Amino acid sequence: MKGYLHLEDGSVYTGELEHGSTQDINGEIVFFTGMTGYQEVLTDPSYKNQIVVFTYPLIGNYGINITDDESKQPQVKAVVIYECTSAYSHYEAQYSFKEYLQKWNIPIIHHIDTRAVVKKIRSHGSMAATISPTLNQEAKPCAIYEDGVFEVTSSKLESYGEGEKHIALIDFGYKKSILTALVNRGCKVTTVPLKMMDKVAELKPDGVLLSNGPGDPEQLSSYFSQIKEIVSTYPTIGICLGHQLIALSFGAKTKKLLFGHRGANQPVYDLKTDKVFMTSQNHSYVVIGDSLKATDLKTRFYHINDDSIEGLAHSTLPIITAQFHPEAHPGPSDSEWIFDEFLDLVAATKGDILYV
Ligand SMILES: NC(=O)CC[C@H](N)C(=O)O
Repeated sequence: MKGYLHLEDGSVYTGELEHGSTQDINGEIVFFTGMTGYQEVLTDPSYKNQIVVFTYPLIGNYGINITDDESKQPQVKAVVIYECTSAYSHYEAQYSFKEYLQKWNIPIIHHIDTRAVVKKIRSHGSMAATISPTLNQEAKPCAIYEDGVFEVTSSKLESYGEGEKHIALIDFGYKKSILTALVNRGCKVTTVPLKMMDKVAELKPDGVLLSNGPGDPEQLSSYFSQIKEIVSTYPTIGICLGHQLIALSFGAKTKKLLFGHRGANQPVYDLKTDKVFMTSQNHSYVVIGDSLKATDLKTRFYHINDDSIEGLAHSTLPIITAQFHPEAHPGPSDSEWIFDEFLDLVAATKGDILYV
């Protein structure tokens, strides 16, 4: 049936809606530029409450398999695409794109002029949107920018892997690939729900990883002092939201980019090695460079396209952070070595008395 994409600025785009319900769907609209990787995007908890526009014009051609999920279910609020194919072909595929999202009751609006929508988002910024089965002149798009982490964090401690190094993975909505990257490097990993961060000391970890997650990092301001204490006590790596939370907990500030970075070929410069590498990214917020002056955090990585901060290092503590996704999935694994660098920090400090 016909469907309509209403944006917060009043513009309306017409397409075909695949959704059983007649209810309006609201969310923040953002766009992802990778040519592949739709399954990982759908299931990445950082996309909670967001409506994702895929810029690649043909989506679904390799179907959906049972191994590439980044969490237990799709997390996006809805998807906006040009052509949605059910004619998939891949030896591992189990469902079509459409079957999978229908199973979870997630709307797809297709045959939308995605190029026009993305141009609009690039000039006006990520904004609220409504997907509606009616050309509803009264549509008032709204979006949730907070609370997402509380919806996706786990509810109990869980343990994975059997290695000698024990890493506490603080779960703000972690991607499975982050856990896998640690387990594959011989770590025992305990995932710690947001509300159980006070259990970290009891676990006696050798290192801590602060995960990715949805929404505005400021939503977690009541946890900043607890986060600062944890990351000042153990060798730490922060990824995406985790990176932002480390910066905020040391007193730096974040801001929202006009339309964010979501894709698989985002170039990042490493000031330490003087090298550029391609990264997978999915974020709206960035750390404000000037706000780092009052902290002991220093810029380690920045984005080649817009000079925004892409990662930090602490001048005295073993803390490294990445705004990009070294675990990839989707996208290049060129920056996976950051996990090795983190584990070197862990090895170098293993058994030492804490820093605080
Ligand atoms: N992938 C993430 O962790 C995203 C971080 C944060 N929600 C942002 O959009 O900037």
